[in-house]
Amino acid sequence: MKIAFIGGGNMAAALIAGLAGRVTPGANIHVVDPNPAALEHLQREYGLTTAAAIDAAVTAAEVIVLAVKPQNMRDVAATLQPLLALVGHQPLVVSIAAGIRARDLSRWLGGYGAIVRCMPNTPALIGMGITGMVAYDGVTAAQRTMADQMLAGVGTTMWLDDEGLIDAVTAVSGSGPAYVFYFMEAMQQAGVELGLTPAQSLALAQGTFAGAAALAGRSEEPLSTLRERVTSKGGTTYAALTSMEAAGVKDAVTTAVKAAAARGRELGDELGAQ
Ligand SMILES: NC(=O)C1=CN([C@@H]2O[C@H](COP(=O)(O)OP(=O)(O)OC[C@H]3O[C@@H](n4cnc5c(N)ncnc54)[C@H](O)[C@@H]3O)[C@@H](O)[C@H]2O)C=CC1
Ligand SMILES: O=C(O)[C@@H]1CCC=N1
Repeated sequence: MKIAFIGGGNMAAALIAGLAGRVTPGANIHVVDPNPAALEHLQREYGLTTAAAIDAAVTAAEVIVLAVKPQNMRDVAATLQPLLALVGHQPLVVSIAAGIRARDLSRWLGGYGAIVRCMPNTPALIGMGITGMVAYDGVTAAQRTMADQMLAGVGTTMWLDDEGLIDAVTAVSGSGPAYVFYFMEAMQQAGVELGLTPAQSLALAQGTFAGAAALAGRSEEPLSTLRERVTSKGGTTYAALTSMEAAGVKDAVTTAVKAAAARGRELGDELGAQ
């Protein structure tokens, strides 16, 4: 599979780390980014090809991943559109941008239909990402399989019928790793304030997230039951959870996740209106 990335920033680098040598050889990956610093590491690490601007190697690929900021998508599409119109085959365009709707991207690409909109996350870097995906009108069954193979190579895929739900995916799992790191940072800080070294406290916080997430993944029980099993009446967990409830932590988290989804919709409205 020949894959071209437009944008070689954080998320592209995470995807490439998971893809190179696993889904396709590094030499089959081409990355376009005007920032040489973004390309240098990728080139050295994976032996892929690079360019500072969109070139023929992009449209020669079977899959073109658009991995620029939402605000740059329209310009990128404007550059890509005449090149796509010239090639004989229809490469699959995969957008990972938050907010940008497939119909707007299709319009910017001159009515192009072979578009998969998806929302990956940075654990793709270690093959443990999770990606929500939706196929636009002109995607063939073979292209859908290809998109699935690509993203399944860096973790788990979840296809959705309703593109409107991608903002929810963005809010829960696209942005989600940041919430987890934020929570881990808070736990680490508390551990240090209680006398642990930063390294000890980080190892305990990280190990706890890894173990609890794996347990939740393997268990048939609801999360609330798993939580209750840790919580002895009148014990330490009870003290912590009572404090969290009093501080409104659960409400704050649900409100925050909904704010991320609202921002996704807002980006789609703002940028799609262009
Ligand atoms: N960072 C994350 O965890 C996730 C990001 N995304 C999406 O991925 C996209 C990229 O986000 P990040 O990687 O975090 O941003 P980033 O800022 O790290 O990377 C964007 C890259 O695009 C490059 N770029 C700008 N204009 C360009 C152009 N005309 N042609 C080629 N390259 C160009 C920049 O030089 C930069 O290296 C965004 O649309 C974001 O919504 C999606 C899921 C998760
Ligand atoms: O923060 C953002 O907008 C991107 C999309 C999901 C994760 N990072």
